[in-house]
Amino acid sequence: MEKPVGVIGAGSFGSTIASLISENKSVLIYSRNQFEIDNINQGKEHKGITFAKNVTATGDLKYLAESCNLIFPVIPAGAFRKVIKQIAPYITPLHIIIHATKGLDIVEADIEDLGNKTFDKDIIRTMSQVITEECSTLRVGCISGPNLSKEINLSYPTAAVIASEFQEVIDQGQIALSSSRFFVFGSHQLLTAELAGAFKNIIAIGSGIIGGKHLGKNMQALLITRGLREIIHIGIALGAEGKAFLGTAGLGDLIATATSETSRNYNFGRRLAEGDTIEQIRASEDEVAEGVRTLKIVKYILTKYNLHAPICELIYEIVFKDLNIDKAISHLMRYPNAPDVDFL
Ligand SMILES: NC(=O)C1=CN([C@@H]2O[C@H](COP(=O)(O)OP(=O)(O)OC[C@H]3O[C@@H](n4cnc5c(N)ncnc54)[C@H](O)[C@@H]3O)[C@@H](O)[C@H]2O)C=CC1
Ligand SMILES: O=C(CO)COP(=O)(O)O
Repeated sequence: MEKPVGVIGAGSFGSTIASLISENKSVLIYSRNQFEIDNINQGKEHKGITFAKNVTATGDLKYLAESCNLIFPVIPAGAFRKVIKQIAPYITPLHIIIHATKGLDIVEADIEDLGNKTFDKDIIRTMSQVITEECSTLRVGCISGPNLSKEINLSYPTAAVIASEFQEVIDQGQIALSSSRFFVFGSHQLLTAELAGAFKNIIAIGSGIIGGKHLGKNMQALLITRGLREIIHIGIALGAEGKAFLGTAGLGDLIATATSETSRNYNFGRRLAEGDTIEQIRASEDEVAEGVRTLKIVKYILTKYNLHAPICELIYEIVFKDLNIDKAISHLMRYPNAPDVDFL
């Protein structure tokens, strides 16, 4: 009998991915929450989705690794390495792992230390690097693109990119996920896809700030365009390929997230602009806005690599240092020496 496809994480996007795959293959989804497992196995609605009968849930990562060859981890970046370490003893070179996480990992450091110290070694990792560091498989990839889960759950059509150095990873991902409502492109630019997916959340926070301040579409377009320029600039410094940021997993995802009122990152920025504090927002949201954590990591990268990215820097100051939003915008509007797109 054909093995099911594994999904680790039954949050918003893990559930969406499981439901997409269930159109093609049976799915075994992992949750750490017994209530969620029971709900899914009893056919009850979970995260706005009523799963098909070929979706079952488990709380046992060993069982998932032994049952599935193709596994999609969909866990927030802050918990990603911990969860991968738990499943790592059961992963063999035969496994293919395609993650959907849009964030970054840091090694040998606490996220809170990033603002205070500089570390000698390179401490930033993408999720595919975490997987290959912790597990014995090399066949890794990521899925990224304009994939707001709430839209996919309403069966609105969209597309994503499976990026991997290995064609067989792309092929397996496409077979599992492709449908008439979900087109899957392939790409060999894994690093770019991962960095683009993580960085665009910062610009989505900025776009939410513009939205919350009612500064109009001109300003939002400007923020997205100039933000993309900064994303590419930082990505190239980290070894990514600049032009690939203009694809579905780059520009496509940036537009979707930075213009969507269903985006957690956009809403985080909107609420900040409307006067809520970071603590108030966090206390009232049970889903993760990855861009807040990524912002700290990007601020560290800017310092470490001596890069200038004024939009990211000002969003950092607004979020973590209470910089007045009007002052930040006024500063940006007077920023000296600003070429347009002649850097690509
Ligand atoms: N929701 C969306 O529209 C999309 C989300 N993503 C990315 O997918 C990742 C996950 O996002 P969501 O599913 O939306 O987040 P979520 O907050 O809805 O769910 C996260 C899930 O991870 C689980 N989890 C967290 N820490 C864990 C741990 N230590 N052990 C076991 N399970 C743990 C939680 O129980 C929860 O089920 C993020 O990186 C996000 O950027 C990517 C594309 C679209
Ligand atoms: O990555 C996403 C859409 O592609 C989801 O964005 P949010 O995490 O901001 O909701």
